[in-house]
Amino acid sequence: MALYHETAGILSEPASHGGSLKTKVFGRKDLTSPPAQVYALALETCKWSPVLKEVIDNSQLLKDEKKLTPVLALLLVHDFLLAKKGIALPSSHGLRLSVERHKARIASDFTRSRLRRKCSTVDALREQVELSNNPSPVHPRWVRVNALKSSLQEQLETTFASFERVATIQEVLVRATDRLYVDEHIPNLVAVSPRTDFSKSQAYKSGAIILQDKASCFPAYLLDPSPDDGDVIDSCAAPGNKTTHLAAVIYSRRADQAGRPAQQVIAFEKDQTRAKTLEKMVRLAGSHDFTSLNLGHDFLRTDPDSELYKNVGALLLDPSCSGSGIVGRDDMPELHLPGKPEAAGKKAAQDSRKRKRKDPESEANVLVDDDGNTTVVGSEKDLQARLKALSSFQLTLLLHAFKFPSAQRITYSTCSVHAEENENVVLQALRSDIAQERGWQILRREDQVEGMKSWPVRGLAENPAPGYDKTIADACIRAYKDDGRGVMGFFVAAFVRDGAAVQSPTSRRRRSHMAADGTVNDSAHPENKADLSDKDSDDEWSGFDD
Ligand SMILES: C[S@@+](CC[C@H](N)C(=O)[O-])C[C@H]1O[C@@H](n2cnc3c(N)ncnc32)[C@H](O)[C@@H]1O
Repeated sequence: MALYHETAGILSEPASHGGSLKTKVFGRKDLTSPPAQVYALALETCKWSPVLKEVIDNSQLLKDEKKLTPVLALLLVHDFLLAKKGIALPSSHGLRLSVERHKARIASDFTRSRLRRKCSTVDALREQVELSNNPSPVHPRWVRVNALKSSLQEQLETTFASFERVATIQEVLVRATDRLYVDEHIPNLVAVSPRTDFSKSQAYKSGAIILQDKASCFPAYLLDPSPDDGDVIDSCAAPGNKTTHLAAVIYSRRADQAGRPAQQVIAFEKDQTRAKTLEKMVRLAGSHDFTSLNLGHDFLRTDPDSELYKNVGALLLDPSCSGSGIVGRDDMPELHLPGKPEAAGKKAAQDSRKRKRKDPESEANVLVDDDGNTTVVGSEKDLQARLKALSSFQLTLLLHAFKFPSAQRITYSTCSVHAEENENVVLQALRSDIAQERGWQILRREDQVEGMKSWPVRGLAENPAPGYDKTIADACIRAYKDDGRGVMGFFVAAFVRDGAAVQSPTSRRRRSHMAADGTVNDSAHPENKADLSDKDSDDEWSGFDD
């Protein structure tokens, strides 16, 4: 019932407050309507608002219905004209009647608006509205070909058979569909137009392709686990993009190309709900028979010296962070308001002022981290406090990883742009007692896997913290969301022990063998709480996008 009033409240807030629409909706603690429904209604209404404004103005709805505010009118007319089930209110509800009383006029003005835009059908108009809301996208849709189920060549010949191959990301972005760029840094990765819809694609539904931002592919690729590196831990795994990427890398490099890999991926996910998504994703990606899932398990509670982890040679750490690099966080779509007769306009302004007085949180910025948790950040001080708490957790996680006795390689990544969560965590980790004791060092740029070595965007050039130098800055890898490279904001660095990375792959393998007691345990992980082989394989796949 409150859906329309609550959505109108959010859309009436000043654009400068509370960040993106997503932040505004999901950051509210006082919504009685499902936030996802509020978000969808608000977003769609914004997109359609140039058309709806015209319809409302031409039909003179606001003149006849004095109780309607311009925003409420947009929301109601949106649902009346475009929602499958119409206005989500009982047929006798006053708000619904205020629109439906004028249905003939509204419908004919909608037809006129459509024809004025030269669209013969509502679907054609829908397409035009989508296009006009995203006139020049800067982020392509990145598609990782899942080596467990397919190959780049196979996908080029099937899913992308009709796509024209182009040499730059920009060429992908200028046309609506059917252009494809094969990435130069990450193997098995392609970029297509963000408007490409894969929801009906067989390759997507079967897990042969996975939608994953390029930068999100950096950690598994940089970790570069070889067949003899032993088991690999993913400490913070859900929804599973990096877990399944790790599995694909391991699978492609397995010693016995006829069988499954001898090494395991051991994944931890603390959050029970997110763990279910991880489980689905691992199954769909086809890596369940060599991925041990510790669903609902806190990685920090593992005992690194346990027998269970004696073969762990590499760890991927992708902990919760502020999510400040995530694409789309800043976006607040434009709302075109219909004209309002003078008196009612004053009332709407008064209503809006009342709402704000009642809700002090609407004056603050809301930070939504990459797990979807929200924190009200009213000032720079609040932000610093949040970053301090996050970075303290991130450092704890990294130091815990340093303790695994056979570990030789670790990657640490965030989708944050803040140095506090990135270079500063790396520096503190390098200076820690455990790093000195166990010989952990940064993996220098020159020792990184080819595509990461050649990636041009590196750590911050300057950092006031003592010990930060050019080698460390160059070893750190960054990505920015608006620099034309078409990626999200991201950070990753890798650690190695005792110069392991500067040795040849063969000697690296020998070291790992020694560290892992010369054995590779390929049996099911004893801590595995999910017997995946017994699960129904027909789980519905809803897809994951970074
Ligand atoms: C940034 S997300 C991971 C994204 C994931 N690596 C991917 O690429 O799909 C961080 C995840 O770590 C989980 N997490 C946070 N602390 C954890 C801990 N101590 N142990 C295990 N999981 C943890 C969170 O619940 C969240 O799902």
